[in-house]
Amino acid sequence: MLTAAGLVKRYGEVRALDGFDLHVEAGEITGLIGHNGAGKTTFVEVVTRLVKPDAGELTIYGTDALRGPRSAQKLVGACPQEIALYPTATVRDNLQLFGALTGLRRSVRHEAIRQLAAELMLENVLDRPVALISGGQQRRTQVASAMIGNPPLLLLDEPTAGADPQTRAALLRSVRARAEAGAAVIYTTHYLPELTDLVATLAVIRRGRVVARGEQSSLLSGLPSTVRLRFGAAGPAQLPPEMAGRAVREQDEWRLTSMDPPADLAALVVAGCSPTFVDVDRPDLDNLFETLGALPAGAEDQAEEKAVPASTGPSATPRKAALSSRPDTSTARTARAEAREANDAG
Ligand SMILES: Nc1ncnc2c1ncn2[C@@H]1O[C@H](COP(=O)(O)OP(=O)(O)OP(=O)(O)O)[C@@H](O)[C@H]1O
Repeated sequence: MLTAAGLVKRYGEVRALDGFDLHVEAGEITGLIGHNGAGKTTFVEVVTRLVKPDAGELTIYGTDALRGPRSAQKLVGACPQEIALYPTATVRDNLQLFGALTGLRRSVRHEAIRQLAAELMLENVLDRPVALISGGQQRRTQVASAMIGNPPLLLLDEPTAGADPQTRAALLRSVRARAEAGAAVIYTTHYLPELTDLVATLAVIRRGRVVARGEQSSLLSGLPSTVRLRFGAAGPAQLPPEMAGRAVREQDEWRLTSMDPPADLAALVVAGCSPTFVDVDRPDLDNLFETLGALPAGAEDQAEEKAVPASTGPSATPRKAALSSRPDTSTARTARAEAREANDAG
């Protein structure tokens, strides 16, 4: 179980986190969604203690995760956006190491690796060096390194990026199984149908803060449907006045924005405008993202040119990161890790 309250992280004028609040229960999968640069990875980095926030509180299963003992990190299994494994060591040796770091005894590790390899389709590559397996296999190894030891909090930052459908299905099955076993899961993705498959609750992030939170059905119920209507040859020149501001005519079809399609259809019939064709497009997660999470077109370009405070403008686009729930164990180093160190030093 995780509770973040009022987290703030500034990089110069950019507020990567700007009053970030989130509560995730044990057994819950929460999908973090938001535009590039919204602050998702920064939040994951704060939880894994790779980044120190400027303000705010974070508790993980009741432990102060910002100021408490580093051993609290054993509660967290994290899969970074970029591969952070020992490239010359085998898949098995990497998993042995991550297992040991979580405190798993040697005898238990062997069985845990066997199970994870079967679950994540890694059996055939267990004894190959990470550098010599495919990108998809590396990503599954990274996910396995987060899951080994069954940590009660899993942070998965775009774990299915670049995965083929079979790999994606295996990863999602594994994530669901961890949540069913009681883990709290925080899952970031830009591929929204995954969150439907996972029956995840959603946290929509915009400019460093959570702007919408809840079950998919309740968030979607706040969005309108689009009703496509066609009428016979003698169709109406206008729809009834109460729909005028919500309807657009496109050739022989009307598109009506509606919070209550049955009520609008009934009103049309009462007004003597019976449609000959009706099709209702219900809102989906893409619509939710466009409505709540996305920045206006062009905003990201502006952000790259000039970072402005989050309250008045967009944040800059991100650099991708290497991060790990177990700092100092990875040989993988990226621009973001170096930038972070430079920042800390400065
Ligand atoms: N080390 C850093 N130094 C300076 N700015 C940073 C650093 N890390 C992140 N930022 C900035 O903080 C903001 C949030 O970035 P973050 O990577 O958390 O976004 P994100 O939501 O994970 O994006 P994406 O979906 O592209 O992965 C961005 O404006 C980014 O440029």
